[in-house]
Amino acid sequence: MNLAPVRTVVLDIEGTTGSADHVHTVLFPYARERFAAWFAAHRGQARWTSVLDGIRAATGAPDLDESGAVAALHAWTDADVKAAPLKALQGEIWAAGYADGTLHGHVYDDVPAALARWQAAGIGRHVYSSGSVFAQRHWFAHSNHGDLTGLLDGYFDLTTAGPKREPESYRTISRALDVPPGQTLFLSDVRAELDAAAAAGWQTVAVRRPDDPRGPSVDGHPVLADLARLDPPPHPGGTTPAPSTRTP
Ligand SMILES: CSCCC(=O)C(=O)COP(=O)(O)O
Ligand SMILES: [Mg+2]
Repeated sequence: MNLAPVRTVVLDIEGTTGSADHVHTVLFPYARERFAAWFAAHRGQARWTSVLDGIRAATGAPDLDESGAVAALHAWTDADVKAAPLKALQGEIWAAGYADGTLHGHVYDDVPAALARWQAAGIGRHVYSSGSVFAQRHWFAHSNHGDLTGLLDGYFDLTTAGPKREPESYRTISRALDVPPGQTLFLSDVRAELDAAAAAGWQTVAVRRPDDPRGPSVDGHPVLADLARLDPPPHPGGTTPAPSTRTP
């Protein structure tokens, strides 16, 4: 694999750093079962109104009531729609599960060491997922490998960057990081995301885990089965994370 010097790596979560199966069989059902209870518990509060307004805007149904909102959340979950109001509420509900020890974030065994190697080499490490930034932080803070947030410089999601299959989202991240596109390496399991990043001028490596039913090849991108031997050449200028993306 022939990579040009890299200032920062940007990692997808589901299917790349963590198990897609865990997201779909543990996290998604956990939130799905609790949407109705969340609305009941927050009725009359400002957060209830803002969540309902977000769902009304995303569905184009200004008169949607609470039960209609729950139905929309269920439908989005079942179809794996990357809708920002769903992602925000999932993150909030998962946080309670992390806090009481019911949930953890699944991170593949090779990931913590890879992040530590890149950190030691002066390469930045950012996350870009459809999951909310709040959810991403909790995932890494409560991972099966312990709190990994110290290995990460920042996070991007649908609200701060945009949809993951749009080149403009990657341009937005490049501006926020103040890192030239060609000095940024994106890792993902989804070809459409890698294509969008490449269209924005980023370097790309596909990650296809051995248990991935889609198999080990991704047209147009080099592919790895894990991050164990991924050591991009560090750019001599290094990287300084932009303040807005730093882990608090
Ligand atoms: C901790 S974020 C949970 C993952 C998630 O909700 C999701 O939709 C996965 O999106 P990704 O962009 O990481 O594939
Ligand atoms: Mg993914």
